[in-house]
Amino acid sequence: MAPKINKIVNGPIPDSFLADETKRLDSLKFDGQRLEVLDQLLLPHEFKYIPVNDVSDAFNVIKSMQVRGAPLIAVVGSLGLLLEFNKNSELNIETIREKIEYLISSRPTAVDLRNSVTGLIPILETEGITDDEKLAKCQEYLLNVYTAEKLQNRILLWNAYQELLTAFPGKEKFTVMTICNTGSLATVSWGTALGVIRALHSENRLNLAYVLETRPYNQGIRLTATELLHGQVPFKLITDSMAAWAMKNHQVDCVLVGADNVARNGDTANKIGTYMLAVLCKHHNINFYPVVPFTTINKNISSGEEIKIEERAASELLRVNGVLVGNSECPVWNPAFDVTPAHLITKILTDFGNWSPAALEEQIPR
Ligand SMILES: CSC[C@@H](O)[C@@H](O)C(=O)COP(=O)(O)O
Repeated sequence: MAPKINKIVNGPIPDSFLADETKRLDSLKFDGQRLEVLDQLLLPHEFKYIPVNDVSDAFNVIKSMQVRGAPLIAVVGSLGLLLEFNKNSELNIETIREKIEYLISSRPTAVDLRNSVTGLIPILETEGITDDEKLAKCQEYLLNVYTAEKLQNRILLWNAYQELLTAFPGKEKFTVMTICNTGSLATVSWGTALGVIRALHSENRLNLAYVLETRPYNQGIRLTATELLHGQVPFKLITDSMAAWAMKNHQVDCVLVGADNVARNGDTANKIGTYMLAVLCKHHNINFYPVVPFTTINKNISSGEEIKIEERAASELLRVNGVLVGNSECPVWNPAFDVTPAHLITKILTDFGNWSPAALEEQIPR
């Protein structure tokens, strides 16, 4: 992946913007030597951090969805690989390549992990330096995946916030809708779409957020609601099937969503149900914004047709918190993501500016 291209809209960002981090839940703890991640499968009933010591642990917590959310998956995968350097004396150029492929196979749709760990390949292929020098550069790179995420996130949220102020001149307070969890539990910072909602709230510009429960994995009710309660942000939880009715009966100004994979033409994969929201926005004339860090852009694909959609186990749909709610014999289709076509998107809000899908492509380095 080419280097990041920051573009700060209406900068500089004031120090006061999202300065108070006390009301944020931490998705992980990392002191440079030890990594612990919050087991999100236990939320909201139990807050338990579990250790991740190497690539195998990172793969397992990602695959099982103990950690999830595209940017967080990328950081945990990268730090898992970084920690492998401390304990695995067999690590060499070839085994690193294998571990990259292994990590990528943990969840196929979210591209952040692929973008992050494949950034090691140009280092591994650098000519004129020793293998030891390559390994040292790899470690530096992997640590930077973690530190860069925090910095980029602040720019992303500022840009998105500025776009809302511009798109709705004179509006004092916003009513918004969101799906899945795109907050601090999906990143190592404030989040993407939910981060914007946090920014609106901290600037005293949020009226209310409608939060979709997000079946079948319930990231809305389990994670987003937990984050918003913790941060004392005004919201109402609704089932996914209430979205159209909420749009019709309440003044929803815009829908803010995250993304797991954005093609060059702006087609955007995100949690299943996102496409439905975009179609509903079109019908109700509501602005629809994916909030997208540079790490979620897939420069290698020209349209959403090329995005592989993860299909998950039938049991995730048939069971709620382990309890069987349907007949276990039910035939099930359980795609975890869908793709919103670019023409339904008002603008894609990024840490390199805010772009109509048509304008996005020119901004993405080849
Ligand atoms: C900042 S998170 C963006 C996306 O990763 C998020 O919207 C999402 O779809 C998460 O899905 P999940 O299956 O919980 O990993």
